[in-house]
Amino acid sequence: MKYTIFPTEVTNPLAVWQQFEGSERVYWHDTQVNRVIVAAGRVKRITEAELPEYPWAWYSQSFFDTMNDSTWQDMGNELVVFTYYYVKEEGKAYWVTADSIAPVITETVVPHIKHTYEMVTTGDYPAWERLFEGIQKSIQSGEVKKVVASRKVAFHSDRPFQVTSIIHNLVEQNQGAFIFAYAKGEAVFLGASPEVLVRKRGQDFMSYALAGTLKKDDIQDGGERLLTDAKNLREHQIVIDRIRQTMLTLCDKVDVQDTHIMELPNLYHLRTLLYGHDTNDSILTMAKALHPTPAMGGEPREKALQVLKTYEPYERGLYASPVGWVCGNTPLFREAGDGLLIVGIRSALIHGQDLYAYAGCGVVAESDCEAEYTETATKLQTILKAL
Ligand SMILES: C=C(O[C@@H]1C=C(C(=O)O)C=C[C@H]1O)C(=O)O
Repeated sequence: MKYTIFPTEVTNPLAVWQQFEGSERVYWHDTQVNRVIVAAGRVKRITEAELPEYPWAWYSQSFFDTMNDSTWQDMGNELVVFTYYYVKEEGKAYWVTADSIAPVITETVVPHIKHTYEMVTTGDYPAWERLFEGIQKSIQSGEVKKVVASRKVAFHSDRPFQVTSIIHNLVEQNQGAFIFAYAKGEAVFLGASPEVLVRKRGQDFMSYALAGTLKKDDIQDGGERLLTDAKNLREHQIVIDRIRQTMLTLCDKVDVQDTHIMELPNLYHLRTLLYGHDTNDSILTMAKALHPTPAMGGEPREKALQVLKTYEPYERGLYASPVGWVCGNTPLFREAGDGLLIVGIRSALIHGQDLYAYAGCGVVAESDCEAEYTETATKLQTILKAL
């Protein structure tokens, strides 16, 4: 397929997103490098072999192999290519499009809405206790060391949630995170994730071990306490070890960097970057090997997933799953096969006036049920503050 590059004066990516209302589309803002991609107009689902014929493909993969909940609208488990890609980086904007002319965008003022909504989930804490106890039982029996428990909390607004306004707030409020929104049919899955599952540049892979959390409070120590907290360090080490071992199945050598604090607006995480060199495998092969890491699923993986299937009372869909871009023939920016996949956390699924927000946390033997519940409430703030 032939794509043409047109420089454009359009400066507001949200105006692009807004104008393609009703179309299958993606909004992506990597605030670490300040690169925005807005894609719209599905061409088709492609295979990896077809990648060089397209500039970028959007990849998403459901958390579990199967997805039965229809609210997810067949989202995920495919590489999708689009007709229009609007790209903005280093102050320059371009269209990369399969059309012979660039779309005309009206740069209207992006609505800034304060939603009025109520929480409609009931019986949430007792359900959390059952999940927590189920996990603790599996830990005590020696089946698992760690399981990432999560909650799905439903909210209803007095009018449809205004996605453009929410994305705008997510970008403003989450410097350092990856802001994403994927609209298909009546559904929009969006969030501000701080976590890279895998990045590929040339033949180099990078992954984040991100686990261990501290809510910001009055003690101004930049989260340094986390670096000496035994429970959080143990949770974190489980993630490092598993990512390292998985990367070693595809890479000759894996370099584990020092653990440091990642600061987010309302909390701190322990983060360790892992690098590997691999001449043969694609980013999707690496992503499939890594997902879900013990930061999203648990350890050992299959047993932890079984525990989640037994005790977690809802379908995860794309929550905590790989989402992101794989580059095809994009001479302007990157090598074919490069890409960046994050995990879809600090996220929500929106259907008109209904919003389902997701948040999870790692549970190990030393975990306290109420403290972990509070941690999920802190993580839910990423979405709630943007409403
Ligand atoms: C699962 C989530 O977060 C993950 C769990 C963390 C933890 O248990 O400390 C930290 C970061 C994430 O890897 C979530 O936000 O939903």
